[in-house]
Amino acid sequence: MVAAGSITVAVRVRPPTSWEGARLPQQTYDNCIRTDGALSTPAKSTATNAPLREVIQIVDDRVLTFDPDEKDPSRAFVERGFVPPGTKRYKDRRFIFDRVFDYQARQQDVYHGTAKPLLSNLLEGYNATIFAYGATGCGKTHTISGTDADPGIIYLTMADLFQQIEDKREENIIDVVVTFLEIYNEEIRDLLAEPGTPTPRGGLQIREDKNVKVVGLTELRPRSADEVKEIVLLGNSRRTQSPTHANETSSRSHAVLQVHVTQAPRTASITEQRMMGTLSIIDLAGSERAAATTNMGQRMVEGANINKSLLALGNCINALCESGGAIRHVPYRNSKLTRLLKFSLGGNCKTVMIVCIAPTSLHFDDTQNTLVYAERATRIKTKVVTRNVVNVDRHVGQYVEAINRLNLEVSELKQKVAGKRDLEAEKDRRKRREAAAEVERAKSDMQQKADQMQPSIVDGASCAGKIAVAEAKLKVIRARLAQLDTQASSSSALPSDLEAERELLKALAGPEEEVIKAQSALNVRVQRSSNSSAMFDATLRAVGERRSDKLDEFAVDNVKLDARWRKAEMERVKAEARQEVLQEAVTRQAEVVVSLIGMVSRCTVMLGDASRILGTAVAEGRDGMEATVKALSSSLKHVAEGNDEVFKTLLGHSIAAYAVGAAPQGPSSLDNFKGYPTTLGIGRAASGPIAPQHGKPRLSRRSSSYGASVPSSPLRKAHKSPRKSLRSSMASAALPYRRVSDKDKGKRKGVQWRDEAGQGDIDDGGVGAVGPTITVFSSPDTTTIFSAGASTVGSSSASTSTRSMSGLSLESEWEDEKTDDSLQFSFAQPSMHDASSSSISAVRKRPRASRLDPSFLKSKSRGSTLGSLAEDDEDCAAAQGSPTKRLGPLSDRNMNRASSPEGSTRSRATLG
Ligand SMILES: Nc1ncnc2c1ncn2[C@@H]1O[C@H](COP(=O)(O)OP(=O)(O)OP(=O)(O)O)[C@@H](O)[C@H]1O
Repeated sequence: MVAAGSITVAVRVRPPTSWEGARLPQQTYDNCIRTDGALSTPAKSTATNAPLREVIQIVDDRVLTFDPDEKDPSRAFVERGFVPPGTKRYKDRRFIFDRVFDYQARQQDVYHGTAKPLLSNLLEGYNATIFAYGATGCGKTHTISGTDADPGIIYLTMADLFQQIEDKREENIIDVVVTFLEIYNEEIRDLLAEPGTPTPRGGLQIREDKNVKVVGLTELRPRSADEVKEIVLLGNSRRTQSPTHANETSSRSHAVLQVHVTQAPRTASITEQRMMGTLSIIDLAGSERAAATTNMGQRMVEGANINKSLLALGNCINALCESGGAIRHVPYRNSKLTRLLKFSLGGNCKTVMIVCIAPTSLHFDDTQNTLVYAERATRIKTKVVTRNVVNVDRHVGQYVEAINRLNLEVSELKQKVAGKRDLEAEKDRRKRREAAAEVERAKSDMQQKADQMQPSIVDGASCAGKIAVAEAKLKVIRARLAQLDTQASSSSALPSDLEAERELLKALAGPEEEVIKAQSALNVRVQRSSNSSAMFDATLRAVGERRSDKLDEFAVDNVKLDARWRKAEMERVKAEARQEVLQEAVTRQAEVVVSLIGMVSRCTVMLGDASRILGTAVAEGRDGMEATVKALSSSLKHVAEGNDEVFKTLLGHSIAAYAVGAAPQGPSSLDNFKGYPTTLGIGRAASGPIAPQHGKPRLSRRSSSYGASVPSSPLRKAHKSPRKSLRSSMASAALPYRRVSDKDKGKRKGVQWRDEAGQGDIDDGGVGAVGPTITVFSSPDTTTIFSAGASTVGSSSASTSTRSMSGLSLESEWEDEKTDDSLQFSFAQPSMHDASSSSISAVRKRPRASRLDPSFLKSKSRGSTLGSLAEDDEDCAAAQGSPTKRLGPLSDRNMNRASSPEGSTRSRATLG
């Protein structure tokens, strides 16, 4: 129940039309000095000859002033001319309404302030009426219907109504019926009747019961606000409109849209309680003063009818106002309009009257009348408004209908429940899909980052590997340099060979030191890589910790696992890159080592041969000596050059560049030769244990003098010993050489030997060495035995293949440093080699073939590795077309042939 009260009256001021706007005074800003001395620029309208002025001044949202007073007398004079004293120049009348909307108010504002509060009443079963009243052209149709782009109260109300109906549909069956009619010249016309249908368009009758009803109206059941909008647009297009002087599209009829809302609860009972509410939205035709119009003919008749009905409405309003609660006759029956609005004005209804007015003096009188009319309406006292609730007793037949409806409802609900289940399942599926998509997104983010960062990270790992290699090399080089430095500091100057070695090592250390510098290009790349790595880790962390509504626990674990896998994968790739670099370095180093081993071993053999040739030459006498020495000198020179080239190829540096320090007259490096470094304190170079050789006696540790790591090696002693350097050099350069240590003195000692040609044992027979003894055994058929020092060399345990030194009568002997260094060679063989003929065939007793001798090499070509070299050389010689064009004793020995083709070419120079 809504308490008794009054109808709500709201005033809306339309904006000036463009025509009016052009005739209104423009606002100007006059500068003036205010009394407080400040410069003021108040805005004011200039009282020029503008034909129109604004007659409405909005005070606040409920109050307006009609024809406000002009405070400026000069302007007042200009506007109104002379006014006798005592007369009021301006109406300056203040009106108070329930709401006042200025011309800036939007349709929404008007809707919220007027129609919206009625909606809830309507759905609770109350009647409600909204009607727009005003002079022609003041904005009634605009307010009620609006345009497609800017819909008015009808559309906005319907949109809200259908929304609220939707919310209530679960519990109620709600029926919405719409009718649309016009009252034109006191005739009721159906605006929704389609042409050609039996429904009569005009001449409809009003039936009054508890309610007012127009019989025979087309009833439409829209299901949305848009459908209502279409209905209204359709009806408006059928509404009688004509252009008048005041309005191009002046409505010449009153249009009434009625929305009947009936609600019944879905739960069935013996009596059904129905709620009915009717919302009437009325767009009245504009009032017009006949005197002010130039309308003639039909327009004049229309105008008269409009005015008649509006007058009847006014009279009803007056009667309702004046009654003051007393029962007084209200002349509703004077017009169709008032008959229709009977219950809206004085009955069981909540009513809102929207009064539209124009803002300018052009509609001065109309506006004034309208405002007076509206003000009177505010005084209408309405009755207590009650709900339209009907209790309908059901007939038996209705039960069947109710049962059917309930069955329908049950099946609908079943469907809904099933649908809900489906919905749940679908929801689950959707969630899973979203989670999977989210996981994919996370994975792809990580993949993208991995793709982005991997090249830099891998590059960093490679660089780190290279730096590690450089550090390892440097460690070894520095260790050796430290040894040399210690040696240099203990003696006044290093021998030239060690000096050259030191310089070479320094040169080799240079680039490695550059590499490990903090600012080196490699280190910069390592730094860059570690930044990339950090970024990659951060991305993995961020993605792994990413939280989202879409991610369930399983998905989060999935992402985390993927992140861990990617990290591990990146580590693997990094390790691979590093390993690759290290492997390359090891391979490279192995190549260098192999090349150098080859070179050194062949040089060693070559030195042995050179020594033997020299010995033979000495035995031959002075003539042979000179030629041999010359040839040897030339050969050694070529060999040295070849070696240099190999050095350059392998290490990028030539030893020759650093060996120039030795003065031609100075002590020879041969004399100063201190042996080879055995260990640099960093372990044996070989990466694995030395495998014993099958079928051959295993060399004792002492005899494996090549093993650089054997600390007790006699070779180590050799370069500590002040004994003759040549002996040392021979001992350290040739594998089978063995020095009998002091410990062995007095004992019968068995010495194992091995070289390319064979192996065997030497027994010193327990004679004991007087001095250091170096005994060299070579291949059985070409045995050469050097006995250094006064030693007696016993027969070899493999005596069939070895001969004692005395048996061969080939001996080299020198004193130790306590005596004058002298080199004594006694050669049993009268002639070893003739340098000019390069042949050893002249030897009386078949001598051991020199490894430098092509015939030896040829003879060994099948079984010996060295033979293969000789074969190569021979082939080359043959290729040169002359076997007789044999080179000098060492000239066919290219020590570096395998590694350096250039060196090979160079070494082919002829002797002499
Ligand atoms: N608030 C407003 N904002 C903008 N334009 C408006 C407004 N009110 C009215 N108009 C415009 O003024 C003109 C007249 O309005 P409308 O047709 O609504 O007047 P009316 O009161 O319905 O006239 P009639 O009684 O002759 O049918 C129309 O062009 C309309 O667009």
